[in-house]
Amino acid sequence: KTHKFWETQPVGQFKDIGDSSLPEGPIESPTPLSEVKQEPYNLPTQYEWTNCDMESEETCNKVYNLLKDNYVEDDENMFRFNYSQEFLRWALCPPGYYPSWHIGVRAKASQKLVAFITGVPARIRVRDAVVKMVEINFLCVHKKLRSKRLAPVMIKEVTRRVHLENIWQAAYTAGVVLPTPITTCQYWHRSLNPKKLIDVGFSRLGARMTMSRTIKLYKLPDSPSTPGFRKMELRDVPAVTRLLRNYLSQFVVAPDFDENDVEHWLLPTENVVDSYLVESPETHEITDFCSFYTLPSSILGNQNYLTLKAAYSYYNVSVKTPLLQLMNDALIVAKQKDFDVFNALDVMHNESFLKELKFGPGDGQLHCYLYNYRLQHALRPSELGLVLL
Ligand SMILES: CCOC(=O)c1cnc2ccc(OC)cc2c1SCCC#N
Repeated sequence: KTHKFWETQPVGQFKDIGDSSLPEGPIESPTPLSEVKQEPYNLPTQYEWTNCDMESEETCNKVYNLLKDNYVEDDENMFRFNYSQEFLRWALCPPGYYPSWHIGVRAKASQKLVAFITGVPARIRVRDAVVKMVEINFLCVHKKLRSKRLAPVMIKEVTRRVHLENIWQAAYTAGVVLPTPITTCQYWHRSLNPKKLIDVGFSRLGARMTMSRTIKLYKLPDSPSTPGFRKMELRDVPAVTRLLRNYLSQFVVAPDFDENDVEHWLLPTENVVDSYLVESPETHEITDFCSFYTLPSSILGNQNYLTLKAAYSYYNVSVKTPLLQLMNDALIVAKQKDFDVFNALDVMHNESFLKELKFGPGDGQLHCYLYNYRLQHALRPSELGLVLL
C-alpha cells in the first residue's frame, strides 16, 4: 500500500521493522525555532485557516456540528461519534493548552467550517523517558471535501504550530493502519441495554435465546458491591494522583499525570467523565479507582432510536479491590446512569475482566502511534497505559 504522505514523515517506516540497528527514541532532532516555517501552509485558494476558540459557545457549536455530521463512523455505517460540546471543551482545554492548536478550515465564500484538526499538550512517559508531546485528535474533513488531499496539509500545519512551541513528538490513534503502529488494540463491548443493541442491529439474539433470557443474562445489581465505593471529589485529587502515578508506572507508555492533570482529566464532570474510588471504611485510605467517559454516537438510519449512550473505560487502578469487582461496580453505576453499552480497549489489565464481565469483542481495531519517536518493537496492548479520547 502506498502511504505517499506518511513515507515523507519521521515515523517508523514499514521497511524499518526488525532493523535493530535503529535506536529507540526520537527519529529527528529538534529544529532551531528560527528554521521552523513561520507562515501557515497554503490551502487551496477557496479555503482559509481559522483558529477555533473552543471556549466560545458559538465556535464550539460549529465544531460540534461539523463533527456530528462528518466525523468517524464504524465500518458498517451504523454509528457516528457524536462528541458533546461539553466533552469537546474538556478534551481540548486541559491545563496549558494552546488555542492556536485548535485549527479549522473555512470556506472563504460561505465562511462555513469544513475541516478541523486539534492538538493538546501532554507529558507522556515512554519507558523511563518523560517526553513533552502533543496528542493529535479530531481530524475531520467534511464528507463533500474528501479525497482533496486536505488531511496532509492539515497535519503539516498542526505539526508546524506544535514545532513553534518546541514540541517534537506526538501521540495519535486511528482506525486505519498507517506507518507504523506502536500497538493495535481491540474494542470490547458490554451490553447494558441489550434490547436496544439488538433493535439497532448491533447485537443479535443468541441461538436458542429469547429476548427476556438475553435481558436477564446482562442484568446487573442496582448498586455497587464494594464497601467504600464512592464518587471522586476535589479533596481526593492528591491521593488519586499518587495512586494513579504508581499504577501507571508499570506500563511502557503512559501519561505522566500531576495533580493539575488529575484535577482536569479525572474529576467527575457531568455528561463527560465519571470517576469513582474505594475509600476503606476502616482506615479511610483510598485504595482503588475507576473511571469512564461519556461518548454518545448517532445511530444512522434507524427509525426508533437516534442516539447510542456509550460509556468508555478510561483509567482504572486496582490495588486492594480485585479489578473484576471494581469494573463490575463501574458497570453497575453506568447502567444506573442509563448507558446502553460500556466499551473498553484491551489495554492495561483490561483483558483480565473482559470475558468474565460479559464483554464481547468488537470488529473494529484501534491503532496507536507515536510521531518522531521509534520503539524497537511493537508493544502488546497490555503494555499501553494511555487512553486517547
Ligand atoms: C455498541 C458498540 O459500538 C459502539 O459503541 C460504537 C459506537 N459508535 C461508534 C462510532 C464510530 C466508530 O468508528 C470506528 C465506532 C463506533 C462504535 S464501535 C468502536 C468504538 C468502541 N468501543
